[in-house]
Amino acid sequence: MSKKQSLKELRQYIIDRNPDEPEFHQAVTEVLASLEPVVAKHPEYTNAKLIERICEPERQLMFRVPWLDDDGEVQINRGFRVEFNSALGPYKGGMRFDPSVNLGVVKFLGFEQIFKNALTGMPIGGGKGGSDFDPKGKSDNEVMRFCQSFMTELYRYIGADTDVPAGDIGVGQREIGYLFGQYKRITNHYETGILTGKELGWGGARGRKEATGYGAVYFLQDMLSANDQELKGKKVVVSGTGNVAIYAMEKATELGATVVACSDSDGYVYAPKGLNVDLVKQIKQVDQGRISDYPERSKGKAEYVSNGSIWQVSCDVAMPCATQNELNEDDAKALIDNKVIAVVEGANMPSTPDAIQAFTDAKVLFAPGKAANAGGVAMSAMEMQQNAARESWSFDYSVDQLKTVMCEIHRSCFDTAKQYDRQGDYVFGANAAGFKRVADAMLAFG
Ligand SMILES: NC(=O)C1=CN([C@@H]2O[C@H](COP(=O)(O)OP(=O)(O)OC[C@H]3O[C@@H](n4cnc5c(N)ncnc54)[C@H](OP(=O)(O)O)[C@@H]3O)[C@@H](O)[C@H]2O)C=CC1
Ligand SMILES: O=C(O)CCC(=O)C(=O)O
Repeated sequence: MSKKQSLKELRQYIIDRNPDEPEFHQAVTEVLASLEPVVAKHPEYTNAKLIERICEPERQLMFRVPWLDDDGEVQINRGFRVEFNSALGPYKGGMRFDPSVNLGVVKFLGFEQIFKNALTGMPIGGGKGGSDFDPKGKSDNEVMRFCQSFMTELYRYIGADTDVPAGDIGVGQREIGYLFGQYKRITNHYETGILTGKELGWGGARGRKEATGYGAVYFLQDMLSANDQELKGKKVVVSGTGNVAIYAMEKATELGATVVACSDSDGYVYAPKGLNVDLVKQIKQVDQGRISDYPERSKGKAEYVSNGSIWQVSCDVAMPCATQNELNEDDAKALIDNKVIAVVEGANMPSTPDAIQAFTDAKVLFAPGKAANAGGVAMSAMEMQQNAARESWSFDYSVDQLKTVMCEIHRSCFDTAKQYDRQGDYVFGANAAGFKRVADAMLAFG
C-alpha cells in the first residue's frame, strides 16, 4: 500500500487481505470511519503506516484441542489466541468458548480490545482468544479435560508480562480454575499473574465479576449527567443474563432505576414493576436454570416471551449485554419509537452499523462497548497489579477505583469528541482517543 491511500481504500485493502471475517471487517470499518480528522491533524501517523500496522495482529495462534468426552470418545476443537497489539503493555483480553468462535470473531474482539484497553489508561495491550468448544450441556469433568488440553498448548505463549488471558462468554471462574491448575501443573510455577478472573482464594480480585456491569452503569450515569439527565427513575432493559448483564442490572437497580426486562438465548422476561435481580441471579448463576423459569418463581410478576425481540419493550435506557450484532436496525427503530434516551453497550459490538446510524440520526445518546464495558478489563489490570504486589484490596476500594477509571474514560471520550467538533459523539470520541494513545506509543517505538 502506498502512503497516499485514502482510509476508504485502506479499509478495502484490509477486507481483501482478511477474507471471510465479517465481524473483523465490521469492527475495522467502524474504527476507520472515525479516524479521518485524526490523521488529517497527524500526518506522522500516515507516514508511519500506523493504521495499516494496527489492523495487522502481531501474532495469531490457532491450535488443536483434543479431549476425551465422558463416553471415552476423542473430541477435537480449535483453540485461538490473537495477540493483536502490545504497544501499551502485555496482550490482555478474554477467552470465549462458544460454537460460534472462529478466527474472524477472535480478531474482531482482539481489535476492539486494543482501543478499549488504551482508553482505560492502564498498561495493557490488546488480545483475545477462545475456542469453538461449547461448555453448555457438558459435564464438569468434560469441561475440565477440555480446559487442561487447551492450556497444554496455550501455556507456551502466555505470561504475566507477555499475554494475560481472562474470561468472556462461556468462560467463568470454573474454567479459569481448570486453566490455571493446568498451567501450574505443567510449568511448576505458582504465577497468579498469568490469568485474571480468578477466584478470591487463589489470587482473584474483589469486584472483578461485578466490574463490567457496574462499570457500564457508571458510564451511563456520567453520560446522562453530562446531558442534564439522571439515572434515578429511569426504565432500563438489559439483554442477556450472564456476567455482564446481571451486574449491570444489580447496579442500575441500586442506583434507583427499574430494570423491566432481561433475556437469555431462548427468550426474555418482562416485569413492568421491575425485576428481582436476586431471583435472576439465583435462577441463572446458582441453579443454572433458564430465564423462562422466572415468571413462575416470581409468582406471576412477569411474563416470558419466547420468540420476540427484547428491544420491543418500551424503556428509557437500553443496555445490550449479550453478544455481537444482537440489536439491528429494526430493533433500534422500535427503541426510538418508544422514546429511548440512551443506549449503553455492555457487550462487544452488540449493535449493527445500521442500528448505530439510526441512534445517531435520532440523537439518542449512544455509548460504544469499547468505552462502556471497559470496566471488566480495567479491574483485570487491577488484579494484575494486586498479584504483582501480592496484595488483596477491599471490595469498596476496588469499586472506588473502578468508578474513577470509568469516569476518566467518559471524560476522555467526551472531551476528544468536543475537541474535534463532534460533541456528544461517543463512538468518535472512543475511537479517536483510544487510537491516539496506541499510535503515539507505536511511533515512539519506531
Ligand atoms: N465478562 C466480561 O468481563 C466482559 C464481557 N464482555 C462482553 O459482554 C458480552 C457478554 O459476556 P458475558 O456476560 O461475560 O458472557 P456470559 O457467558 O456470562 O453471558 C452471556 C449471556 O448472553 C446470552 N447470549 C449469548 N448469546 C446470545 C444470543 N445469540 N442471543 C441472545 N442472548 C445470547 C447468554 O444466554 P444463555 O444463558 O442462554 O447462554 C447469556 O445470558 C460479550 O459480548 C462479551 O464479549 C465485555 C467486556 C468484559
Ligand atoms: O478482563 C479481561 O482481561 C478481558 C475482558 C474482555 O475480554 C473484554 O473486555 O472484552
